[in-house]
Amino acid sequence: MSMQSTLPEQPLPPWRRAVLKVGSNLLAADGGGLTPRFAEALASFMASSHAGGRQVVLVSSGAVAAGRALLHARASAGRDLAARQAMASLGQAPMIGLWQSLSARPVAQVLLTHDDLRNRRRYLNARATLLGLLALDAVPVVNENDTVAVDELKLGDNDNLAAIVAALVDADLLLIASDVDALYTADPRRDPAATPIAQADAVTPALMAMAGGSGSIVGTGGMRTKLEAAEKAGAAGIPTALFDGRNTATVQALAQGQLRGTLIHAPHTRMQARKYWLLHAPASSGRIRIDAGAARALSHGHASLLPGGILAAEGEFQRGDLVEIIDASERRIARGLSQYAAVEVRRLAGRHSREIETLLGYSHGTEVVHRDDLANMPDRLEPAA
Ligand SMILES: Nc1ncnc2c1ncn2[C@@H]1O[C@H](COP(=O)(O)OP(=O)(O)O)[C@@H](O)[C@H]1O
Ligand SMILES: N[C@@H](CCC(=O)OP(=O)(O)O)C(=O)O
Repeated sequence: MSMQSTLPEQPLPPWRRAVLKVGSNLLAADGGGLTPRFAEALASFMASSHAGGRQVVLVSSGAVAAGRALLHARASAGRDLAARQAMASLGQAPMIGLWQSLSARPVAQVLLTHDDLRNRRRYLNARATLLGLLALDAVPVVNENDTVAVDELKLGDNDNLAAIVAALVDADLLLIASDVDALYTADPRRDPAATPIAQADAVTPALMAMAGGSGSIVGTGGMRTKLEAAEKAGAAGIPTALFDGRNTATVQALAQGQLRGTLIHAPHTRMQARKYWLLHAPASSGRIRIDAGAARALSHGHASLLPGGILAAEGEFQRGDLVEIIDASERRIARGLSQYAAVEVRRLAGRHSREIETLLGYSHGTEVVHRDDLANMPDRLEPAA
């Protein structure tokens, strides 16, 4: 769709790591199989971002569209789940192939389901893999693992998946490229009087009411899922930018830090959102008891919890679980995500970080709870000395 709107250019929020979501409509833009037509400018944007020291995780749709084209299936065929899964399976490799053909750096396929991301251990492993790929200068390309997703486990669409991935990799921006240049006051395909919205402070019910579904056979959620994604990203402190990935000038402007599209601000900072989550999310039944020195270090707000300050691990918890951190007199000091399971913490208690590998035979890092994964109980926070 080519809309002529009167959107002003506005500065993108500063970012170092972004998730870029590219919808089926851009990759299967000619109504059939995949085409590089619009992917080229987006791949150039990723390359120039990388050259400028920034990292981009790509969340790409297009597998179903590619699979459908391979089967020469009619546009209306394969609406049911099993057929969609088969088409996605056929189309994953061509979709990855398209991105590889446009990228000088190696492209890595990452298929994820909702179930993977609900499970803390798999969530952490997915995070470690994605961050590892970025550190290797590879281009991670995430898509939903349609083959194993079943209705109740499905994220349902890659817009929501992109928001979850943005939180997973601690991105500071979610970029959604679609075939429409902004969020409009109504679906512009249906309502010619609809006008574009340049900015929103948050995703409100009024905003949600403006969003319609997808206008195409290959797209999934339309604007509704894009706003759901913006809401999820916002709750994690990440702003969302929606723009027209078909417009080369718009994509080139992004590389200059300028957005022609809709910017949806995040109502909290990234750190506020993270600390809030750590303080309020349901914790496991596990507790880590620490000595007075560690309690003092944590209360200053900048320290990680190292094995040396640990007295004991109580209850059972797994690597990645949220645990309570208490002192010798049962005072709740903090909450955090443990990098080690309770059985491992018991073996590490009181020992030096450099002994981890010898004691366990492997290491998940020198911290039992990293400071970014730790939130002090509000009444325990003391100003730094
Ligand atoms: N309020 C709205 N503003 C803009 N687009 C809307 C709105 N409501 C529905 N849409 C539709 O959402 C479509 C984009 O979503 P979708 O088809 O799922 O694309 P993608 O494949 O990029 O995810 C647009 O082409 C448009 O028809
Ligand atoms: N996993 C599917 C993605 C479905 C989807 O979310 O599509 P879209 O709304 O175009 O982003 C595929 O690769 O075709």
